[in-house]
Amino acid sequence: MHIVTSEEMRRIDRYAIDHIGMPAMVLMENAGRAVSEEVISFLEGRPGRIAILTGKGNNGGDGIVAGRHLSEAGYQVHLIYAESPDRFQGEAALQSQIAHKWGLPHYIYSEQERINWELYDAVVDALLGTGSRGAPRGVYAKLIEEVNRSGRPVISIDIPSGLDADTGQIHTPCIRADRTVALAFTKRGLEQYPGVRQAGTVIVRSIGIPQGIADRMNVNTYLIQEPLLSAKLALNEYRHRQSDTHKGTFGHVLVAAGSRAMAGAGLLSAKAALRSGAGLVSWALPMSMVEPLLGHLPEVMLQGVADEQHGDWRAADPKELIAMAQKKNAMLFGPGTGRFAQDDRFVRRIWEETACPLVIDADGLNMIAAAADFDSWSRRKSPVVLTPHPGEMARLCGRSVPEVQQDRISCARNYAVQYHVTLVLKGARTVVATPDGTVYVNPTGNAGMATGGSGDVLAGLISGLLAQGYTAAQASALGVYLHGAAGDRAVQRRCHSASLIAGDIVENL
Ligand SMILES: NC(=O)C1=CN([C@@H]2O[C@H](COP(=O)(O)OP(=O)(O)OC[C@H]3O[C@@H](n4cnc5c(N)ncnc54)[C@H](O)[C@@H]3O)[C@@H](O)[C@H]2O)[C@H](O)CC1
Ligand SMILES: [K+]
Repeated sequence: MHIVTSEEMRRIDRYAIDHIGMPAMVLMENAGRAVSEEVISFLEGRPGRIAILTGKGNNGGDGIVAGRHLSEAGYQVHLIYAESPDRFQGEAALQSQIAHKWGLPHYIYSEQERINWELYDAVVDALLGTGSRGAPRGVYAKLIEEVNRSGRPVISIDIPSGLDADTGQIHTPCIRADRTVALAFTKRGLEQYPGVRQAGTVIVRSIGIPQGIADRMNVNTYLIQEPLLSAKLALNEYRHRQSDTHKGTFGHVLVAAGSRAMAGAGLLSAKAALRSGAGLVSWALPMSMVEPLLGHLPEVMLQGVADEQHGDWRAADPKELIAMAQKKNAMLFGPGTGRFAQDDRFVRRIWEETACPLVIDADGLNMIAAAADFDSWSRRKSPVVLTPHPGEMARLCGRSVPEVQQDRISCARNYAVQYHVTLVLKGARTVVATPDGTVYVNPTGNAGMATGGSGDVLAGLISGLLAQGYTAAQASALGVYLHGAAGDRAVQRRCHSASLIAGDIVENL
């Protein structure tokens, strides 16, 4: 499913009206009717009284139409205008005239007369939609504050009023909705935090605009869902293995990870690589660690690198890893390796002198961030996947964590395009950005996954998928989706997200 910005939605809307010939009033009628159906389903068919908070733009127009349909369905509806309908624009003005002749009760909000919110079983937020700019002003702000204090259930039309539709940042004030009915397409702001929380359950309803227009308008941001994985990412084949196969068919992964202080990072990523379906996994780690780890993960092959008995990577020669990477189908570098002197040169040699697809995570990312000459590293022929959390991303792009989080989609996309990598920006609603600027947002996963080792599992999983021949985009999008789904399944089994540990994610892959 496509995810749009307000500007993309405006262009799609214009195209539907000007080129396809869908009258704007028809789109608004469809929108309002869809909203009324969602309100009825929210109230589970119980009769009730409904306040529709109506702004002067098209979002308000949608609200008026919803009010008409709800009234027709037997609900008691009050239109509460944020400002006089004389000031309403375009279709919203027409809708208010129709509603008045139709006999829909309405009044204009005034700060002097307090609304008795107790009267209402639900409130429809039709104040501001994708045409909203900046923080809600004047009466709009007052109404939003009042509704949020009222404790009444709220259904927002298109976006919660006060939400930045493009980034998911929230202005003060911003409606806290129980449900949001997104029209035609979901919006970026509904799919990124804190907007996700503010929107409640998001339901996307068609309003008669063909989905294909989004491609025509070059919308290249998607929500990862099963149909997208099978169609757009062509992963139909994933679940089918021919019966006459052998382990050589599914690739050989080299996991370079772990050290004395962080052996678990290597264990988790190697195990996840195995669980991804890769045929063979070799795990490179400091030589003195090999002996104690023998038997801990019998399915992987252990390969020691020089460590002068330190149990870390400072004495390792990149040549050792480069030799091991030959004939491998993918390589993961970084989880639990720690940092060491001149490690930026170490990772540069891995980057430039290995031929297989490469995943870099954790310490490996900090090594890149520390490399003053990163811009001059030669471009790899096979793909690179970087898997930073927001802190690592901030170091990679030389910004602060709040700056990264402010607009995660743009941040990930810009970096992926500039450095020609596939970038997986982790955190709730992980963002996958590819070198051509396509972005995939992942809806699976839960707060329990904010636990040590969770990222090591993801990195191992993506490297294992790459080894099986998936492209970087496929492996990353499928990897984050499965990782989150495994975490969700683990929480169901454990009954509470707080108890989730990274090992549970691997076990549920
Ligand atoms: N998806 C579609 O194809 C359709 C969507 N519809 C709905 O239309 C809105 C967008 O409508 P638009 O008229 O462009 O903007 P708004 O309704 O969001 O209102 C903007 C209105 O409010 C004023 N304003 C802007 N910012 C602020 C602010 N911060 N505080 C106070 N007032 C503000 C501004 O002057 C504008 O006049 C979309 O979300 C859908 O709900 C169509 O109905 C059907 C087709
Ligand atoms: K709204």
